[in-house]
Amino acid sequence: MEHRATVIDGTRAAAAVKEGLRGRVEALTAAGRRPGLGTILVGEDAGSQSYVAGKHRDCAEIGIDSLRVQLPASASQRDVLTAVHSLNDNPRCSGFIVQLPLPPHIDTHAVLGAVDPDKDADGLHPTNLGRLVLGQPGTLPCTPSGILELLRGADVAITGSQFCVIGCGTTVGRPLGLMLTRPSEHATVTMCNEATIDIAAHTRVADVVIAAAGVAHLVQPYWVKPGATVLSVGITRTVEGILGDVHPDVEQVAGKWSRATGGVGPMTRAMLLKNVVELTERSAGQMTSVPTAS
Ligand SMILES: Nc1nc2c(c(=O)[nH]1)N[C@@H](CN(C=O)c1ccc(C(=O)N[C@@H](CCC(=O)O)C(=O)O)cc1)CN2
Repeated sequence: MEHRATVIDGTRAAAAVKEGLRGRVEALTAAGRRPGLGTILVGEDAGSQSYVAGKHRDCAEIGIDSLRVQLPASASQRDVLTAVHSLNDNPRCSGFIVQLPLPPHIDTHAVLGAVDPDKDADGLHPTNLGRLVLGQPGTLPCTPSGILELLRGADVAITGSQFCVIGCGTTVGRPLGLMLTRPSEHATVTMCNEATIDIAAHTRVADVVIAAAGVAHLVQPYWVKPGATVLSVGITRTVEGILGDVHPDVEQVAGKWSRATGGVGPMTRAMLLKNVVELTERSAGQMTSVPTAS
């Protein structure tokens, strides 16, 4: 009989995360500290519009307030920075994200660096990435957090396992490598990039393969050790639909896998909500710990 890997269901895992956050949102709201997510979207990219819409739908589902800033693709650097400063200063906004990618004429580093690190719901501010490098508490990037939650929920061993991460981008691969090698995870990680001579030589010995390169069907069945776990993260939009970085036939070799849709994507969104709730709880804690004047 044909082997089929167990599917790691991100939609179901995300629903459980959201359900777990509902009570925390209610408690914060009852205390007059309703969490609020802000988003800044620049331009009309269909994918980005749909991701941002999904983020606000998720917020409505569990009672988080929404603040949406939409700017045209022609917006200047100054326009985008003004939007960032307005959310930094808005008390209704507990945390916000700048949807990526930004148009090429915008300096992404300058924009992300202008976000108040205490409102950085994406964990992409240099202070939060620096905290991750140093092992200090801070907000973590959503997709790597979602990947770790998915693996834990699917009982995939992390400590001591050999990981192969393909792609070293700022939102997924690079922070994921840092998170997997923290003392709390202690995984062994090989990071592959477009200059890696023979990526398959690295994936074939990995217990867990995470494909986040944005190259359609890059990971072929013969690249995978039988029984390994494979997560398809990167996507390519084509006229035929969405293609993941992992070829669907990998299902016949892997032990567990997550598909291009319904896997890591929904968990990315769930982790964003978790970050917003945590930022709100942190700022509420700071408010109650401020000494009162006597
Ligand atoms: N500021 C950020 N920008 C981007 C991030 C990010 O984490 N922060 N990651 C990606 C896009 N992304 C979140 O913004 C994201 C991608 C995919 C999904 C998702 O739920 N996908 C669905 C499929 C829907 C589709 O693609 O049509 C799924 O996997 O089932 C959510 C969020 C880049 N930008």
